[in-house]
Amino acid sequence: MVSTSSISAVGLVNQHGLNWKADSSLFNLNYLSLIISGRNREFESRKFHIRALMAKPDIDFADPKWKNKFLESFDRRFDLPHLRDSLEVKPRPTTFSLKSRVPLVDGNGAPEDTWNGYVNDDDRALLKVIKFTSPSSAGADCIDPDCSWVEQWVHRAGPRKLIYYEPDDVKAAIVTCGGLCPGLNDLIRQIVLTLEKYGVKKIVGIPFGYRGFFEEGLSEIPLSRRVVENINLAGGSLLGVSRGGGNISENVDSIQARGIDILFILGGNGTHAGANAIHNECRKRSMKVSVIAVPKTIDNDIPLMDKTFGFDTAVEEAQRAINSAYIEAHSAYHGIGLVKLMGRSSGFIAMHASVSSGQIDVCLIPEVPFTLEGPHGVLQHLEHLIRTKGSSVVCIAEGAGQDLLQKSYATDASGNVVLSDIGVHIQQQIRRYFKEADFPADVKYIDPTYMIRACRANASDAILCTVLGQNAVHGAFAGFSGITTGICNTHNVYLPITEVIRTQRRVDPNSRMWHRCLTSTGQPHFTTPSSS
Ligand SMILES: Nc1ncnc2c1ncn2[C@@H]1O[C@H](COP(=O)(O)OP(=O)(O)O)[C@@H](O)[C@H]1O
Ligand SMILES: O=P(O)(O)OC[C@H]1O[C@](O)(COP(=O)(O)O)[C@@H](O)[C@@H]1O
Ligand SMILES: [Mg+2]
Repeated sequence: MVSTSSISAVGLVNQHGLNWKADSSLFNLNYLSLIISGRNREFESRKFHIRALMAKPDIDFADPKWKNKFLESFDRRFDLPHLRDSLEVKPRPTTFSLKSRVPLVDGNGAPEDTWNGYVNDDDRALLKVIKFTSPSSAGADCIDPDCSWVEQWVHRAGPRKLIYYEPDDVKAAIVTCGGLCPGLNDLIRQIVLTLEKYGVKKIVGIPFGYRGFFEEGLSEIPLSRRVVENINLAGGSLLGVSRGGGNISENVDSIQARGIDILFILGGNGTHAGANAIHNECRKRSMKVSVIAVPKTIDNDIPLMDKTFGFDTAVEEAQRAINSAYIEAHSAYHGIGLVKLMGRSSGFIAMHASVSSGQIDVCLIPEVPFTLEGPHGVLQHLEHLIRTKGSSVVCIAEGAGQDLLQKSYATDASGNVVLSDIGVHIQQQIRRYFKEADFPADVKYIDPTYMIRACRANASDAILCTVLGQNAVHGAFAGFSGITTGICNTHNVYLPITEVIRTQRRVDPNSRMWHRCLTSTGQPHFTTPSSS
């Protein structure tokens, strides 16, 4: 049990022939990640133990004070960067009150002193709430090999009594980056409404992501309650989105030239890396600018958070595709339905959509390797399903089974790897397999990905966007910068951006949810016995 985490992890990795490599491709961060090959699935539970230890490097568990030291370092890591860290800034009483008596049209009047609707800077929420007994418990996320209980507190989100901007003087801007995601318009709307509640009058949208900061001919979009009133009724982003264009210095020049005081950046992991770099550059230039990010990713791949907005809608919308695939498969003679869902490297949409539909026989995700051929492969299982129940439905995440395809090596404008189409490949392989077996099968392939992403948010995501949008504005007025906001264990919190770009959230094959998915589909392990 006595170990320095990184050393023990490397030892285990080598002992079992796992591939240990420095991966700097994700988010351009030079963090270490374990890449587990399909041959080593017997070490899955150890892998997650290793991963847990790896996230907390340099702890000497032999030191009786290791827990205190860990907590000190945790508090430092999760401390929220603030304007006052590097600038002489003075707070003033907030202009945000839900008890003010002045009508909304002209901003706010003085709040009543007695109102208790504010969050104290020392309020905290617990990041982890399960006490695991052993690293082998399903989904265990332990710090030390004994899985000691360590309370990890993060900062509560919400309006503060003191604010660091004069709302009358503030120019606030919103930018939406990366791919689309249901809820972007709800979020833009909520940010604008909340800014106006503080009394901000200059609010603009930057068009087409970071590109809007430098591309000639793209002008700011003036925003107000009137402009955003109904935008939540449609999907997409009122401001437009784009990939690429992340020259930090140019972007900050543009922020400076435009006189932006508060910048809301909505996007995924790449966008967050950019937002953090912009925040750092603003500090370097001693600019009084608050950079507040809000996680936007349909893939749900941002760590530490219960879920990101748009994910729920995606799962719900995927039901329509799955149901169509089921009907087609069920109505055909030896029908096989195949649905591909988004998820570049995380299979959350595919897993949740499969569980929720109850119509999926095989769910394939990037985190769980599988073989197509052989007695334990997917194809033979499909034949078994056709023979026993007449039809079958497969749900596959876009990032699954990439090892079965030729690598394209192409990247998009943001540097993300362009994936080869696993859906088309599997469809071809199913056709080939059944033809060779001289066994009739009718395959119908549905790829609803962009139809899902362009949807408007469902009710649950609309609520989440409302909370996130309001908290983003409260965070800015509270003087924070370089933070993001999300929901942890049902509580709304602020996190330093640095902590959410450290790694990527992926489905844990040892988690209860994946086990529930397997129980529900009834699928076997699609690997040969030597590798499973
Ligand atoms: N490491 C990075 N540093 C700075 N900007 C980045 C970084 N990665 C991506 N970006 C920028 O963030 C924006 C969105 O990134 P992208 O990966 O396309 O989407 P997402 O934010 O959803 O992951 C793009 O404009 C891209 O240029
Ligand atoms: O075709 P595009 O716009 O590049 O987007 C495809 C990608 O968008 C995603 O939804 C993720 O988008 P983000 O990077 O914006 O989070 C992936 O699931 C998918 O691979
Ligand atoms: Mg991304």
